[in-house]
Amino acid sequence: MSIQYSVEEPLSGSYGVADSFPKDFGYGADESEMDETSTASDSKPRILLMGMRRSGKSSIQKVVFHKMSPNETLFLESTNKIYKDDISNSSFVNFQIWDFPGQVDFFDPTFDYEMIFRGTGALIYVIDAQDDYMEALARLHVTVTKAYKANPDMNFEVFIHKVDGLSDDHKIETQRDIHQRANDDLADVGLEKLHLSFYLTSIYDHSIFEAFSKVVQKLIPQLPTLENLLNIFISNSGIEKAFLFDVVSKIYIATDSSPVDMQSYELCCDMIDVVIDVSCIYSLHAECNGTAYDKESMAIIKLNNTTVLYLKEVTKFLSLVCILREESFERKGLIDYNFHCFRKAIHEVFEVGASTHRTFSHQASSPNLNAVTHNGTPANAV
Ligand SMILES: Nc1nc2c(ncn2[C@@H]2O[C@H](COP(=O)(O)OP(=O)(O)OP(=O)(O)O)[C@@H](O)[C@H]2O)c(=O)[nH]1
Repeated sequence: MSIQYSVEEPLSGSYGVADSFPKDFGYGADESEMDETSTASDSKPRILLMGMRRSGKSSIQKVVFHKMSPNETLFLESTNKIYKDDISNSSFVNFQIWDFPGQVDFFDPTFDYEMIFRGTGALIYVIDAQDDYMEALARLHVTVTKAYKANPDMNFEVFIHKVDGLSDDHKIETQRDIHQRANDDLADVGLEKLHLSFYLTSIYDHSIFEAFSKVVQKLIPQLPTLENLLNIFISNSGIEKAFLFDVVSKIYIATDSSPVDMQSYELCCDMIDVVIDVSCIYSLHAECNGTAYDKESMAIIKLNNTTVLYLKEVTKFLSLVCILREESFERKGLIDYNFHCFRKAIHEVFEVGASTHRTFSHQASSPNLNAVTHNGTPANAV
């Protein structure tokens, strides 16, 4: 089968990751602005998915952004030209995801890789951990060295994928081996500065969502501000952990600074699924297109181990999911008041972002978060 490297639409301009925050963080009024011309959508920063044939690139994209069930990916056809997926109309993640067909031939004259790499925020290289990965490593080396020359600012992410088939020991050993070989190859050509990040991933569990979350977080200029706001919110509300989720993809775009444990993340992901599914079933609209999540979306789930999960809408695409103890939930009024301040602050963050994004300003904004502390006194925030 022939591989075609030309993309369907013309590309223009050069880009910075500051473009990555969403223009539309609210409802209604900005709706029309979102449907920009295709040229404008091309100017969105890109995340590239590259790797050998059958390594799992299309499956990752379909599972994370299109809610395909992992088993259905068994029937995916091989990609034979670059597939550009603009997910920004349904998601906070205002990027284009480009899925490449198998390994890229850098000598193909129809493939203008320099131009493609120049507008890229992150390159994800997928390695099939269940297969012999020597050739994949050689291709990884060629790909990242070419990409680094064209755009040294991009992030290089390596997904050691399909690890569901490996034992825990084997996973660690594979990661160590791939890490060592890839970095040795770079050191041999004097590219020690090129930093590769490694993730163990599988579409059969939440690891792929976690890894994608980290990739996306690195591209959000407002991340430190969001983390700061979350820290203030949870410490003043008696909450143990809070995630700011992109609802459609279940990527968390920020969390407070306490360590993330996989189980908590999975619980919160499951909660989003439950909320969307139940909303779809009981939605007043016949079709559930985009109506399952709105300003009214809110859910409380009490687990039988005195833990409470609390979900609330923040923006059109984002929701806050908190984990807290039942005792803390008794002060729901306080939590709700603090949430109100938090939500307002988040809107301010993105309003500032939207008004400055043309100037590529990376400075974190300082919104007011007049949260109330646990005992009811106002806390000076940020
Ligand atoms: N066990 C396992 N299989 C996976 C995983 N991800 C993808 N696969 C399988 O890998 C096969 C290839 O997946 P694709 O997504 O088509 O691979 P691709 O890299 O897009 O392939 P090309 O389009 O040919 O470049 C499919 O049968 C998937 O079901 C995973 O995490 N674990």
